[in-house]
Amino acid sequence: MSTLKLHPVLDNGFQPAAANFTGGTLQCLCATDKVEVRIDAQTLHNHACGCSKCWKPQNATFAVIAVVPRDKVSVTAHGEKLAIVDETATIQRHACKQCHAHLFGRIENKDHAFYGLDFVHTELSPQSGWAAPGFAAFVSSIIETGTPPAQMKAIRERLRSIGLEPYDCLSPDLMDALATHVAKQKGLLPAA
Ligand SMILES: N[C@@H](CCC(=O)N[C@@H](CS)C(=O)NCC(=O)O)C(=O)O
Ligand SMILES: [Zn+2]
Ligand SMILES: [Zn+2]
Repeated sequence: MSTLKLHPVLDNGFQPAAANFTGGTLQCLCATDKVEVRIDAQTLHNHACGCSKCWKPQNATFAVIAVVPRDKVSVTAHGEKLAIVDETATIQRHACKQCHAHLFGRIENKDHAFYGLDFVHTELSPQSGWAAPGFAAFVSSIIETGTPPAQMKAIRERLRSIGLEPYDCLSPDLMDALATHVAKQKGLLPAA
């Protein structure tokens, strides 16, 4: 068994998505008065993220995060405990002020390629059946939060061994989507 702690979902094994899964709830980590968010859809693009801004459970090196249309996300309990972590960030992460878990991240810039999608951590859900992680993003960024560079080779190998290709930004599909959006904004590609 590896001694590297990536994230509980990655270290303990994960199941493929349940067929016809249509969503569930997310709950913060507070013992009482939990913030609850309902998601009325299966998630897309679930992945590990090594960046310093995405929420991670204690002792985890990576976050595990997916997207879902923002109109499928609603706060159903204790929304008064939510606050935006960094108002200036592209992704406005709405976190519980008490336990610090991030319930959803939202892009408010209508010109952004991913406008309309919210970022969510389905490990905060009591339901099973959510989409499994499919790749690892911002892997080199884990150095910024203290991972020794000498461990990077082993970490990338471990990610590959559990089926997650490591990338140092987003996956090629998502990077292409971002660049396509920019080319359309510049009029270099047809808008439709
Ligand atoms: N190396 C930086 C990367 C941060 C970064 O660019 N994160 C990506 C992946 S979540 C992003 O899209 N950030 C936008 C944001 O945080 O608003 C870090 O670790 O802080
Ligand atoms: Zn909480
Ligand atoms: Zn991130």
